[in-house]
Amino acid sequence: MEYTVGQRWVSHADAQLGLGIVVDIDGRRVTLSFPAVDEERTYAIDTAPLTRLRFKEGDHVATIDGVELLVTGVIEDRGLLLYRGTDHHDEEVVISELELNAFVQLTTPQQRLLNGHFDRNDDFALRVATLDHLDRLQRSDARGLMGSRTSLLTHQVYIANEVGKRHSPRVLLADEVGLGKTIEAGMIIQQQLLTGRSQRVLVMVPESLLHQWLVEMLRRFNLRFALFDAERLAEADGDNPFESEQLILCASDLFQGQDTLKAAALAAPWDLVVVDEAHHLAWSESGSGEDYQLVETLAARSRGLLLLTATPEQVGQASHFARLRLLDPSRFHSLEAFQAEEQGYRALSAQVEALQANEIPADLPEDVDTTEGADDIIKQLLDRHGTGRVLFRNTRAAVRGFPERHLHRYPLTPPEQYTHAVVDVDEKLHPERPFIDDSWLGFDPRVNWLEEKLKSLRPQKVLVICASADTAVALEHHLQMRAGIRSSAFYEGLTILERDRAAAYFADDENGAQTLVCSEIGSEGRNFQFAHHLILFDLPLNPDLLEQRIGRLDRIGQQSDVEIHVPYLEGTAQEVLLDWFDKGVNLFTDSCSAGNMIFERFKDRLLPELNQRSGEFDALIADTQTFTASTREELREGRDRLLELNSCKPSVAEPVIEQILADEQADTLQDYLESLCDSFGVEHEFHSEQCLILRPTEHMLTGHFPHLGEEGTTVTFSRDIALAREDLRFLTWEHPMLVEAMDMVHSTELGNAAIATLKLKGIPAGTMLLETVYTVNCVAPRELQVERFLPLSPMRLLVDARGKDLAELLPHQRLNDRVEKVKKPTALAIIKQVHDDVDAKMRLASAQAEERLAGILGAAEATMREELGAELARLEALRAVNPSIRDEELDHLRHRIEECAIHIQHANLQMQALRLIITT
Ligand SMILES: Nc1ncnc2c1ncn2[C@@H]1O[C@H](COP(=O)(O)OP(=O)(O)OP(=O)(O)O)[C@@H](O)[C@H]1O
Repeated sequence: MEYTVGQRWVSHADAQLGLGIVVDIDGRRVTLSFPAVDEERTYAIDTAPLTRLRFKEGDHVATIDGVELLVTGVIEDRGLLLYRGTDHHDEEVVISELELNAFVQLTTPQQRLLNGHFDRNDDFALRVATLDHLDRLQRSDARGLMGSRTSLLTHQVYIANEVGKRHSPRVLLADEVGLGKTIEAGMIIQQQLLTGRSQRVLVMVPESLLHQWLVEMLRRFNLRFALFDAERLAEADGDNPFESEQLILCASDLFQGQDTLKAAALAAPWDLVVVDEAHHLAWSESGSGEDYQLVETLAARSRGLLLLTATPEQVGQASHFARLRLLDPSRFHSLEAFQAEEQGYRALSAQVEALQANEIPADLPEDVDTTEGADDIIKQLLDRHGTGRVLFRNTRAAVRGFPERHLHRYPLTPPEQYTHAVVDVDEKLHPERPFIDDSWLGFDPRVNWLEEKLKSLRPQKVLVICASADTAVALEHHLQMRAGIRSSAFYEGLTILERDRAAAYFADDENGAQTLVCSEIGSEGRNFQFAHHLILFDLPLNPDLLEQRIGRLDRIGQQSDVEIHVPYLEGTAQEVLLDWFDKGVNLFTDSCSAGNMIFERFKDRLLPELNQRSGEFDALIADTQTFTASTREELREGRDRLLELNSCKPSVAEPVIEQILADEQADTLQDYLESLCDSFGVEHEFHSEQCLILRPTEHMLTGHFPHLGEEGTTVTFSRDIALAREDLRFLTWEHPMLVEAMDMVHSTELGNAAIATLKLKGIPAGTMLLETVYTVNCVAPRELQVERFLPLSPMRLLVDARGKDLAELLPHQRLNDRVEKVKKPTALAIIKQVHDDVDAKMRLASAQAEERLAGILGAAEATMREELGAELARLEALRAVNPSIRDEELDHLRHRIEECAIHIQHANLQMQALRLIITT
């Protein structure tokens, strides 16, 4: 080709130079200036590694003055090109190639192929594989659920799958103590982040759980939360600190009395707000707590809200209702109506049972559409008249497989010193409290008993819980100093760091403490299931608190039966309360979600007994037993059964689990990772079955590979190995290493242009085949989540000389195995020859792909209308029974449907990869 001064060429040897301009031609040499890097280079004309840059109709180009042009025509004038096109005001402009911006990036496959920027065939194959995997993952039912380092438990997977998929995940996670609510929340957060539904998450937890949350999120979900405490906030430089990070974890107490801080948290946008131990959010008709008010305002501004509590009614039923209202104000609009509805749960449960047996009960509520199938009718019933879509509660009984709990009672003789001092109930239950010094340690028989018990249980770990920090500190001090028992204390006076050290010392198997003495803050949320002996040095009045205490040990991961030891002073309030919990409510061996309600019912009879046991006590125990039995029965037949139906559907969760396991068991991920490593210059070495060692090398393509440490990283593809070996990375399709590496392939040009030769029987040598891969490109705001309905949908075509598509005859894999690479000079020579032919074939391929696109878009729109339409129908139906649903809510959803439809209709094709194949 002839060179003319002013022409634009690119170096196919060094794409970083940008777009060059011919500035001089001198005999057999040509000189180009490369303004982007401010360099001039001179080449021998015969061997110059240069390709003429020639844009075509439909290309987008930019000038040095920043004008963006859509090319509509190209005119050649004395060796120079003039581009005609329209700018962003839709005005027609003509520019000379001299005006082109030198910072051109030749990234489209055609531009790169025709300008001689070829990739290796392996990179081409990697690109195609990446697109296929991305598309498969977008379509997968297990999307967002594959990456957690957890056992796949049915009830958790069900909840995460059900909630994580929602556009507005607003739920109360209220599984019984220790069934994995934190894990469920982590799974939901992870799914929301991975699918792009959420980006900014605020988690608020009691201070004593900060570190545990931080560690669980990182080690189980690869989620790196920023911990906001007073120290971190002090470093803020004037800007809103809550806008400086995407994932923030803080203590709920942080906001106590801090109006400026609250304003800052409220000013930041959140997609998802999570509140752990949410029973602390107190509300009553006469007023609500400061923390409730803060969460109420956050809840109104955030699309998603997760509230976690094992004991939703711990501070009363009104507060429980008030929290449900934060989640779904349209469904929970009146406390009275809610209470009335609860009375009807048993009848509702009977209707559900009939429906499950394929009968249609005669007395179904009027708003239920009986033309639907039984499953749908049940869903409508649960949603509109049952516990709603917002409440999830799994029970030990339903989850199964939990060890038993055994109570051991130790009567002790009350000392003289305690018999006079007692005035109120609190003091009767905790008689050591009035002693300002530690003298009570000397005569309280529980202390000596504790010492002996711990010695007899040695070396087994024992968790000791008492109500107050003072008691915990005194006891621990005594055990450590006087009794020589390795112990540690856990109470509110310690800093977060000290508390975590204490807990870690207790957890340490080899050189750790035998016992941890906790004040009440240790009875919530913490994981101590490595121990199976619990000593309750005293008892709380609130049954839910007792359940929380036992739950420290009786939780997922507990391998042995839980032994609960309770020392008590005979003939005192302690014995009365112990009897009532043990014989009346049977709380020690059987958890009960109605504990608080039962307490409220008998409080007026129980409290006087605590003061002075009377002849009525036996009757109280008998009445409590009868009431507890009937309440348990009522719940089992009514609310709990409805909740069970809502909270875990094995028929939904099990296929998802199977899907995840099948993906893990196949070698596909390992094979794909190895080809990624080969393309990016990362070394991989066999470590052991299902484990690889990855190491960076000096020849890395990008100088960096995501989540690969400088020293290398050992990874495993096996969930079982990952659960047993904390030191190995658990690689799944959703691990950030894979997600980011796949994104690197997808969003760059790697592998998008290649050239190869192929021996093919029956086809004359020199025939050209063009292998093209298109994906569907839909530009839409992320919050619309259009990719749910319209995934990448890669389309592969293999166009022969006559424009026929041979893709099915010659699948990609088969072709890959047989193509041979072409040396660069030969490749450049081929490109020069077939330049125009490639253009023509590409037009043919594009036309065929366009035809398929229409079908894909039509199907996507139909699915979207069906899914979102069902959501709209639910809201419309709810409004029929609940006038507080606002028109705006319905309008918003209708608007979303139409917005999605518009974006789907405007989706276009994007050519992702192009390979020129010449038969030999
Ligand atoms: N799927 C799982 N795989 C492995 N470990 C799990 C799984 N689910 C829960 N666990 C472990 O079980 C324990 C209890 O889980 P978690 O803390 O999430 O329960 P919780 O319901 O939030 O408890 P609480 O009611 O006490 O707040 C934790 O140690 C957690 O790591």
